[in-house]
Amino acid sequence: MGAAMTETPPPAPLRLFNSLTRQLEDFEPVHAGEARVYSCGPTVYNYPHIGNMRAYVFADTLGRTLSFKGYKLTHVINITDVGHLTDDADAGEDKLEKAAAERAQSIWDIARHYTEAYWADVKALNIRQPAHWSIATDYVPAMIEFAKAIADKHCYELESGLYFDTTSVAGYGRLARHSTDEGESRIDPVDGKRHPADFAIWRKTPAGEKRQMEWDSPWGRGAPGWHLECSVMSEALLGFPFDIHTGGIDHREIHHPNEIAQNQAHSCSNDSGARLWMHNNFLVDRSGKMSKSSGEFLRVQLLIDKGYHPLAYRLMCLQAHYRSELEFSWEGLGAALTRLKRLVMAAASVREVERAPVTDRRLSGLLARFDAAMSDDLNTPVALTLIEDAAALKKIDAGQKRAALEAMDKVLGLEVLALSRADLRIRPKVAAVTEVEIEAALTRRKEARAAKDFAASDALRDELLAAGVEVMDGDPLGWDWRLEN
Ligand SMILES: Nc1ncnc2c1ncn2[C@@H]1O[C@H](COP(=O)(O)OP(=O)(O)OP(=O)(O)O)[C@@H](O)[C@H]1O
Ligand SMILES: [Zn+2]
Repeated sequence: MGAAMTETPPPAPLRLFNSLTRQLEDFEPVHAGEARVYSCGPTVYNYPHIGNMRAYVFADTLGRTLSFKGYKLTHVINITDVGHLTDDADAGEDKLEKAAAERAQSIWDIARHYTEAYWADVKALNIRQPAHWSIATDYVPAMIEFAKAIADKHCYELESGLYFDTTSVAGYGRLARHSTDEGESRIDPVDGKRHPADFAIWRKTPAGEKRQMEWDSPWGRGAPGWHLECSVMSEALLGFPFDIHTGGIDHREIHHPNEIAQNQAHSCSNDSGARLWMHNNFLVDRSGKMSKSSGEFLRVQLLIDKGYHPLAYRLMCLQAHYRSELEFSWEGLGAALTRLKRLVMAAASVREVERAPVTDRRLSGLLARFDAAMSDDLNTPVALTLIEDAAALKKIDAGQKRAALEAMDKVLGLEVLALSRADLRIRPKVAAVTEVEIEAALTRRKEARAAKDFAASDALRDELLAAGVEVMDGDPLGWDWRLEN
C-alpha cells in the first residue's frame, strides 16, 4: 500500500508484538481502515533525556508505519502535568509539586517550560505532531466521573485517598506477568492498603497542607492518580477499546497493569482497553538505564551543542530494533552521523527531480522488502539497509529513484531528500570561529595552492588548526573541514 508501489507483490500483513500475549499478532483494527494509538507522554517536571525521546521515536515510527500501510491514523500523546509520583508505586511526592517547591516556582510555569522543551525535542527529532496532545489537568472533571463510576465496586477509601482494589478485577498484573505478590518487595506499603499492589486513584491533600494543584472531589480536595489519567484520556479521545497503547518497557510493570485494571472495572468486562500493548526497550549507558533521577543526563540539546545533527540520534535509534536495549555512546552517535551523511550524499542526485511511478523491478523489489521489514514488527535495522540499497542503485530512472526514496523516508523520518551535506557538519556551540571565517580562510588557501604558494597554504592550515578547525583534504565523505570537540 506504499504510495509508490505499482508493480509489486501484495503488501505484507502488518504484524506487531503484543506485550499482553508476548506474541507477534496481525494488526486488526477496531474500526476498519483506521488506527488509533495512545502513547504515554512525558511528565513535565524536568527536561526529557534522550532515553525518554527513544520512546517517542518508537511511537512515531509506529504511527508512520500505520500511515504507510494505508490506515487513517489518530495518535494521542498525553502531557502529564499532575499525579506522577516520585515512586511509580504509591509512595513519594508528586514530581511536579516537588520540582515547584524546590525551585520556589509556580507549578504551572514549570509545566509550561518543560512541555515546550519536550516539544522542541519532538521537532528536532522529526517526530510527527499527533492528532492530540492531551494535557492531564484538562481532564480532571472526567477523571472524577470515571472514579465515581468504579468507586463502589472496586475502590476503598483511606485517609490518604481513594484506592483501587486490584483483586476486584480478573487477572490483575497479567501484562507484567507478576504472580500476585511478587511485586510486594518493590511497592512501598501505605497504611491500610488491602493488597500491596493496590494503588491510589485519588490522593487527598493531607490536612493542613495546601498543594498548588488540587481539585474538589467526593473524596476530598486532592489530585488524581497518574494511572487514572491515561485510562480517562485514551477513552475520551480514542474510544473504548482502541487499537494500540505504547510506552517504555518500565510501564509494563506498574503503570499499564493499573490502567488495564481500571479499564476492566469501568467497562465491566475483561477488556484491557487496547488491542495491542507495545513497549520500547531502554536506552542505556555504561552505568545502566538513563534516568532523570540519576542526576546528570543527556538531552537532545546537548547533542546539538556538541555539533551533532539531531537526526543522527534518530538514525541511531532506528539502527536497533525497538524491543532491544540500545547503548548510547558518542562513538556510536558519530557513526550514525556518518551513516546519515552517506545516505544524504547518495540521495543528493535525485533531490531536485520530479517523482515518477515506480516500475523498475529493482526498485519495486526493494520497496516490497521494505514493506515486509516494517510490517515485521517494525524491523527498522533491515529497513535502513534497504533505503541505502535504493539510494546506491546506479543507472536507474531518477524520478523513480526519488519516488522510492521518498516513500521509504516517509516511514523512517530521516529527511534524506531535504538535508544537505553541510547541514550535517559537526558544529559545536563552543567553536571560537564562524563558518564564514572558515570558508573564507579555505578559499584563500585554495588560491595559495593554485599559485603553488605552499608556505602560505600551510600557514593557513596551521592558523585554522590553532582555531580548532581541522582541514580534511581529500576526505572521501567530503566533510572538507571539521571543528574539534
Ligand atoms: N532510558 C530510557 N529509554 C527508553 N525509554 C525510556 C527511558 N526512560 C524512560 N523512558 C520512557 O520515556 C517515557 C517518558 O517518561 P517520563 O517523562 O515519565 O519519564 P520519567 O519516568 O520521569 O523518567 P526517568 O525514568 O528518566 O526518571 C516513558 O514512556 C518511559 O517509559
Ligand atoms: Zn500513561
